[in-house]
Amino acid sequence: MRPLIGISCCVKAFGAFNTPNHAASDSYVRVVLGPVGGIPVLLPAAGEALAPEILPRLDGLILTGSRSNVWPGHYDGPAHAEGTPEDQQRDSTTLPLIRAAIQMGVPLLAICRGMQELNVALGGSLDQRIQDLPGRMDHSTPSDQPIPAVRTGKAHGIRLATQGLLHELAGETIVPVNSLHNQGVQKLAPRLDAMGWAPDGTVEAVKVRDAPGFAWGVQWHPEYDWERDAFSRRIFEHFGGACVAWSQARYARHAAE
Ligand SMILES: N[C@@H](CCC(=O)NCCCC(=O)O)C(=O)O
Repeated sequence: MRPLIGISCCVKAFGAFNTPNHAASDSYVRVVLGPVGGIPVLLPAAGEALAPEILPRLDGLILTGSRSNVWPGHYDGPAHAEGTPEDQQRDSTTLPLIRAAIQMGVPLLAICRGMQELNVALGGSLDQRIQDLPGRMDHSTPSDQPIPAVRTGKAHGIRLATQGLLHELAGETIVPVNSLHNQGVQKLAPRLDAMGWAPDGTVEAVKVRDAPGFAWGVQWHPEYDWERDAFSRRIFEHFGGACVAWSQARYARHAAE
């Protein structure tokens, strides 16, 4: 049986009546069916009650990217600039979900907004517009390039910590990645260790120190180019292996009951 992989949804208004929907990009469904080797399960932004009910039935969790941003009230940050997209229904679902998954040991891969949620859920904070900070790069989606090219293109290199599995998966210390974000880690949560940095010092990869299971976050989007990029594919394959191991242990626990 393939492992069941929860995929976080955003709340977005669209359709004939422009009413709220719970949605996730097809990129996450495809990567779970592909190199992760699992069965995707879309998780609605149903609030904190979701975690205790769904996590015992999942073998892994992907926190997805999104144009929306974590509400600053969750990290005592300043209010967003007018017009900055937020999704508080998603925040109220993912932040407790992340904490519960880490406590249980459910494998977790947090991507872009998901990595920002991981940092906030564990007590960190965010810079809201990195490009406005002195000495920092513009990590956001270039407006003069077609989105597909931005998603599958490489925007900058990141330097990986030479000790650790992410460096092993990359096979080198500097790897090129795409970049589609305005926000980033300001204060790293106490339980997170940085595993990779952009040239301007922006944290690009983290892991949860002493987590019982796989618990990584990446600021870039490996789900867009895993079919071309071996490093991206290996991240998902490794995450999938952790989910298979969790699934086998979960079934063994049920069998022993
Ligand atoms: N909104 C946050 C997180 C950025 C993010 O997840 N980007 C993915 C956008 C989806 C896409 O266009 O592919 C930030 O701006 O930092």
